[in-house]
Amino acid sequence: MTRLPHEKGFHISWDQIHRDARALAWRLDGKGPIEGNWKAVVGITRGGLVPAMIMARELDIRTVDTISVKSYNHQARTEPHVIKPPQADIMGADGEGVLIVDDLVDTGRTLELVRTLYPKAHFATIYAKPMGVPMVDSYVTEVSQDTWIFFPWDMALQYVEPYRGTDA
Ligand SMILES: O=P(O)(O)OC[C@H]1O[C@H](OP(=O)(O)OP(=O)(O)O)[C@H](O)[C@@H]1O
Ligand code: HPA
Ligand SMILES: [Mg+2]
Repeated sequence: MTRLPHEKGFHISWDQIHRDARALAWRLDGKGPIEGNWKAVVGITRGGLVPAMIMARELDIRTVDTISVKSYNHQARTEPHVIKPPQADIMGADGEGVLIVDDLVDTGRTLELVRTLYPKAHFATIYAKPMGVPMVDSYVTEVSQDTWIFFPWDMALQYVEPYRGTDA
């Protein structure tokens, strides 16, 4: 599957993703299936690791694991497959009580695969595009499908020309 052309850019600062991940954690506090508690946070590598860490810190969850999903072969999107599963005893039979976190859901293909493995886990992302919304249980901000989200780890501070230019 190829990506749709992206007309808009949505640039996220470190401060913004920190605030959004905190907001998501606070919303999920006390909502776990075991007396309101969550038993573990699992981040989907690599983008899910930043929000997973922030949410685990806010919710005081020390059991943190990762799942690695490969969706691309160089530039081409291929059938996603798991290249590193989380620890089996953390996930149990169906993921119940586990918060699985990613930075965003776009087409939903990544979460679709992880959901088939852990159908009772709670799936949370910071950002969501419309195609992926059916795959996610909780998210903070929806952006349109033709928007590309730029995360702070993919950007750098850079000089920009003044609005009126400098060569007048
Ligand atoms: O809903 P989808 O269309 O499956 O896309 C969403 C996934 O794509 C991005 O990860 P990517 O595969 O680019 O890898 P990365 O997290 O290692 O950067 C993003 O972090 C999600 O995991
Ligand atoms: O909008 C996006 N931004 C960054 N990575 C992504 N991976 C899928 N969609 C996106
Ligand atoms: Mg990712």
